[in-house]
Amino acid sequence: MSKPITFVTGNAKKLDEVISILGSPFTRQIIPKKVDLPELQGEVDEICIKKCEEAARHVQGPVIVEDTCLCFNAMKGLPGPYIKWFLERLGPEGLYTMLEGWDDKSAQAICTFAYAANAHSKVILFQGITEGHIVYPRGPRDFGWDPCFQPDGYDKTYAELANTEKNSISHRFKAVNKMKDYFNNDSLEQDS
Ligand SMILES: O=P(O)(O)OP(=O)(O)OP(=O)(O)OC[C@H]1O[C@@H](n2cnc3c(O)ncnc32)[C@H](O)[C@@H]1O
Ligand SMILES: [Mg+2]
Repeated sequence: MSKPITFVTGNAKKLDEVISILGSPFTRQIIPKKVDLPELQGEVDEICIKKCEEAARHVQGPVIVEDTCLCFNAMKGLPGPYIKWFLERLGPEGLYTMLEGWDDKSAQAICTFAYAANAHSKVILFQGITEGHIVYPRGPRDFGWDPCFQPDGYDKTYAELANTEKNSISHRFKAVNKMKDYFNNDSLEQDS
């Protein structure tokens, strides 16, 4: 029987979505652990790898972490991994206002999971991207920048979509599915 995997995150909404996207059956038991890990600056992959290494040191066993970016194409990918701080200071309205000077309102929501079997093993990444546009905020305010992100092909923001609908097209859904495939197919000879 494989060891359970600890999902280290300080964000309860992320955890809810991951649990509902994973559904059952999943080959590994997931144990949530609430730690707000320090996040180094850098490119997305690098941030995730460091965050995962830090989590693995904390937990001393198999861990996953996740990092979410919101990248404005007009700004060549910024705020990207720094979206949390922009959102905290400016709110969803402020994110919309940031793009006032640009015609291009397109954006990418990027979710990257990082998995390490233990503190010494190589970190493996799983990434999902959903394309969309930054719009004036609409819908409930319960999760981050959801009110100002409208996925392409929809006339609703993430916040206006039913949870099940967001979870069937989101950046997180795509990344979780890649991770699921890995654990279902490729990880047989991994940590057990
Ligand atoms: O402990 P961790 O897992 O790092 O949780 P966090 O809240 O710090 O999350 P991030 O570092 O990944 O920062 C991403 C920011 O984007 C927000 N966010 C993440 N996923 C989102 C989603 O699907 N929809 C809207 N906002 C989201 C989140 O609340 C943060 O403000
Ligand atoms: Mg964080």
